[in-house]
Amino acid sequence: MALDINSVSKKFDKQIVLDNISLQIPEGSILGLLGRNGIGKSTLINSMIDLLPLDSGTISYDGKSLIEDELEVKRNLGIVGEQNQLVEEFSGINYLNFVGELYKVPSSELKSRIESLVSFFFTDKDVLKKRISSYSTGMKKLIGVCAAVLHTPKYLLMDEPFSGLDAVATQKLVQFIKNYQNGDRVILISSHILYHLEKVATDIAVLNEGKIVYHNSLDAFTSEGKAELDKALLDLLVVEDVQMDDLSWIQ
Ligand SMILES: Nc1ncnc2c1ncn2[C@@H]1O[C@H](COP(=O)(O)OP(=O)(O)OP(=O)(O)O)[C@@H](O)[C@H]1O
Repeated sequence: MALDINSVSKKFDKQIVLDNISLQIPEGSILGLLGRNGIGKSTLINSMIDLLPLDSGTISYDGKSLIEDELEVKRNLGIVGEQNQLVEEFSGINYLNFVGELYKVPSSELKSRIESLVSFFFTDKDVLKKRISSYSTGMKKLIGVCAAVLHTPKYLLMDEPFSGLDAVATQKLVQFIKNYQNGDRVILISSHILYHLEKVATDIAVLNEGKIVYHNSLDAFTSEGKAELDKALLDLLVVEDVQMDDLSWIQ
């Protein structure tokens, strides 16, 4: 299996966040990772990129682990973090060049890749000459997306990629993700914005109380498109009707 998460556990002090989780993701998938706030989606993604050490279990990419075959795996890995980890002192253009050089994208190729990404995602290209620290939240997110794909990684992991994006940028990102998936790649997206996720995901995994409680196709999850993704999720998580009695004071 292309991406193999095998018996992974992680706790913070006594709080068990990932409890012996296994998840196999084949090439061609765009997996939507769902779950309530604070349930462990970012913890799982951060463990997948070795930002957080696991307590037990293994994560492998084409049979290779990020710990034992670091460079080889990193060459095939692109990450859009929930908190953009950008070097904000750089201008957007300089940052993208820096990342591309880090990944050893040939310089002629790098120039045209940056130009085409920037033209696609940004209306005002001149803004890319300014320091990233002056960018809006959405612009930082878009720079993060551009940086993550410059080396055309096989594995693209995106933690809340739609957050902070306006309607136009969101539509572009949806279009971009669909086109990025060429059948040989694995894309994992954690998102609460189900309306957009529904447009790209081929499969859905739901994390709850430390476990993967659902993993199947998007169609199966929404009963072949008969239900909305958020309705299907609420049904699965059995969310009780919210009682507002204690909040009568807000009136
Ligand atoms: N470095 C850390 N130290 C201690 N606890 C942590 C750490 N990182 C995450 N946690 C805890 O682990 C739990 C899962 O957090 P995580 O950020 O993975 O959730 P999430 O599903 O991504 O949430 P959200 O959808 O709100 O972004 C939370 O209770 C959080 O407080």
